[in-house]
Amino acid sequence: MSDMHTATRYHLNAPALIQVEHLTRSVTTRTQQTTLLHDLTFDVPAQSLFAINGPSGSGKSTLLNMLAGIDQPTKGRVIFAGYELKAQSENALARWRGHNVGIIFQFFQLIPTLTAFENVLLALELGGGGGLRRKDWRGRARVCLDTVEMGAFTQRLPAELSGGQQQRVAIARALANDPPVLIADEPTGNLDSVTAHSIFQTLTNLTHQKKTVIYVTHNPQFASLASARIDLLDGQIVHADGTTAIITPLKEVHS
Ligand SMILES: Nc1ncnc2c1ncn2[C@@H]1O[C@H](COP(=O)(O)OP(=O)(O)OP(=O)(O)O)[C@@H](O)[C@H]1O
Repeated sequence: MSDMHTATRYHLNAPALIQVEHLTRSVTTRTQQTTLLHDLTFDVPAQSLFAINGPSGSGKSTLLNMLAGIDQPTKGRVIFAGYELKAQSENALARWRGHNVGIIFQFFQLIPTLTAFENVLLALELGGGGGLRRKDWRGRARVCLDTVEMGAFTQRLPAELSGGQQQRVAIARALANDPPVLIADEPTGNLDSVTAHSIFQTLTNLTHQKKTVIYVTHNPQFASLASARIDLLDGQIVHADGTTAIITPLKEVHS
């Protein structure tokens, strides 16, 4: 569809970790087919702090689910470090996700009856330990909590932590199996602005430790903290910065 648009393509030199090519996502409801994402083409540079920005309903979460292999495009493809996601079975995708993607949620989603340490350890149990032997998992959990400055709170339950501290534990959990990519849907949506900035500082630090962090936000201030970004409107890319993307001019956006 974007071939019909006056498309602009930005070329920058950063290597792409993820390439999204002509991705369209449609859903069929009882009465009609609705297109949620229209022919998106863009790259996520390796080791970027990458924002998917846009107003409510613009398709951010739908896109994030495609990048995580949770949902499949109707057309087009996602190539993740050379691996095409849609060509895989559900089981293969789940295994792939366990090794390649750590997920961070807006409402933290820690297990309330487990300590910070146990929450991270559980991720290692479920994810197979990120290539480590079982005897090394406890050490790994400590390293992850230290990385997010939660080394002093390992024995606290989530209810004994502030929102920002809970999100740090959730980031440590996402790091447990050492995935190259972290994916976060409104990671600071439940936090005050000062705490949110400190969480973004932690996410930025992770990009200096070879992680690529992709996050969704509807907040332009938080989007501006990214090293690369796309802005969505009605399921189309209307702006990009720090990356390669096909842009739909605002006057051509479908609504
Ligand atoms: N399964 C579905 N069936 C029909 N419409 C859907 C479905 N899932 C999402 N949508 C619609 O697709 C659009 C994009 O939804 P999405 O959740 O991706 O937006 P978003 O930008 O993440 O919004 P928010 O910031 O409010 O979370 C919305 O209009 C939503 O109502």
